[in-house]
Amino acid sequence: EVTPLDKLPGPPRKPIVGSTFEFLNISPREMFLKIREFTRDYGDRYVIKIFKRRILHINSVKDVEIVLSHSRNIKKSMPYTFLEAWLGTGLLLSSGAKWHKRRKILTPTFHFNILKSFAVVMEERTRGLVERLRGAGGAEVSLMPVISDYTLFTICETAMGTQLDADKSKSTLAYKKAIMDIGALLLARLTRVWLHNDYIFRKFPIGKQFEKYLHQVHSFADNVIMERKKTWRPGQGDFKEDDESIGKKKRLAMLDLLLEAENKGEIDFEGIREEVNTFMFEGHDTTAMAVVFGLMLIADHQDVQDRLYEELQTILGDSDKAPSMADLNDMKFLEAIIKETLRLYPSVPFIAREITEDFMLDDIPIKKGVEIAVHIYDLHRRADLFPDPETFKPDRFLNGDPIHPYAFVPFSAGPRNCIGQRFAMLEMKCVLSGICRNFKLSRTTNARPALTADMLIRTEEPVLVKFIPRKV
Ligand code: HEM
Repeated sequence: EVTPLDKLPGPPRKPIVGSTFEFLNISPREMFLKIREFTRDYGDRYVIKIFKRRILHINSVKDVEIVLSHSRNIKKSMPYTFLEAWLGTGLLLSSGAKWHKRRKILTPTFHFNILKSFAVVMEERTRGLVERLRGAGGAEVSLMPVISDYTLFTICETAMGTQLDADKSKSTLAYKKAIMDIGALLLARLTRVWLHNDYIFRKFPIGKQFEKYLHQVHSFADNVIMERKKTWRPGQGDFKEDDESIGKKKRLAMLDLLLEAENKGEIDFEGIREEVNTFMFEGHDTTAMAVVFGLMLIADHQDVQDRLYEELQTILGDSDKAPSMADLNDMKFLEAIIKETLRLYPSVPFIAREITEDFMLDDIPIKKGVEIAVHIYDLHRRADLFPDPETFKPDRFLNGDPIHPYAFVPFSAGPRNCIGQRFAMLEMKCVLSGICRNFKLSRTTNARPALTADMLIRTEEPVLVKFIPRKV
């Protein structure tokens, strides 16, 4: 049966196999480039058929709004299921009633006062990072390993109350390594169609390796949860607006709030474990990529760097004081830099849904079972939304909002938007302000790096930046 979707353009579709062979054995970089070509050649909507799967790809603001704002089509599509062995059906992967319930329990975790206590952790870690960069003595630093340490330590301390960097025990180091390696294995699997089947995957060495890392990650998280539970007392995860001790004497972790929810019968141990693992995953790599691209762009644009330094001087002076929440809120130019970074390099370049309820995409009926890929990367680089789209211009975000509420969606939008976006903005502001008030950044090459993507956007080559201390 020919459906309206079959009339849409797309790479040649053969009987039965569809376009499957276009994608066999191609590298992630080739895949990334192919999608950009398709967008250029086929426009706002195109369909890729992989055997029976019909995947509609969209990048126009009108379509993106309809899909992301739909209140019931919130199910994630096939590639996400590879994450399930690690994350369970925590907030990122769940759907239906379970998702609604969890979202309700977890939303208060990002209340202003809780973020305030997390900011203390972020500030402390930023100081450590600044010292580490100072240690490089002005030589080039490869950003990703250093920055992902920072974001991993921060999420570990805020989500679980555990200090990864202070603790050099074997299990801690193994945990850090396992988290990093799982990401690489997931990508390897995503690009090898024959490993998509769970049974086959487990038979291959890569599958066995994956199991081993999973075991390490899960048992580490389980231990932390058990330990915290031993000393936990009811009320520990309660919050009061005027509690001055928060963040000082009282170190709060997301885990305390989850244990509070368990005490009220809202979530069980398995649920806590799913959410801890989900936040460890979603909460570090995404932010690390954004900080890496942010530092790269700041180093490449001297004029922007000068204006940022001036803003930081105006707000913080020559002092060494930690910025308050109000100070961070005043950093409007830094905020514009971060947004413009996320426009050009959205950490999550695309998201995908499986349609569970028929709906109209404007003029086209979309049936249950169709998958839709929303290309945030291509949306953000449309000239009709962002004139001169390839150019880094933070000023776009200083003069009011983008022309359409769905034109800029690095954190997605609608019911399944990023629950951690305020956490992420806070962390990015802490770390970028901390670095830029202490160092002058420069690069030897200012070419834009070749991009690629797994679940997140990446660079082919390491991003190298020099950090010259502003004062000794
Ligand atoms: C720059 C940093 C970040 C970016 C660009 C980002 C982006 C996104 C996007 C695009 C989604 C939607 C995914 C989808 O529909 O499949 C999402 C969901 C999510 N994010 Fe983030 N994120 C960031 C940081 C964080 C942080 C720091 C946390 C946790 C502390 C976090 C936790 C989550 C969770 C739990 C979800 C699933 C929410 C739900 O489905 O209800 N993210 N994020």
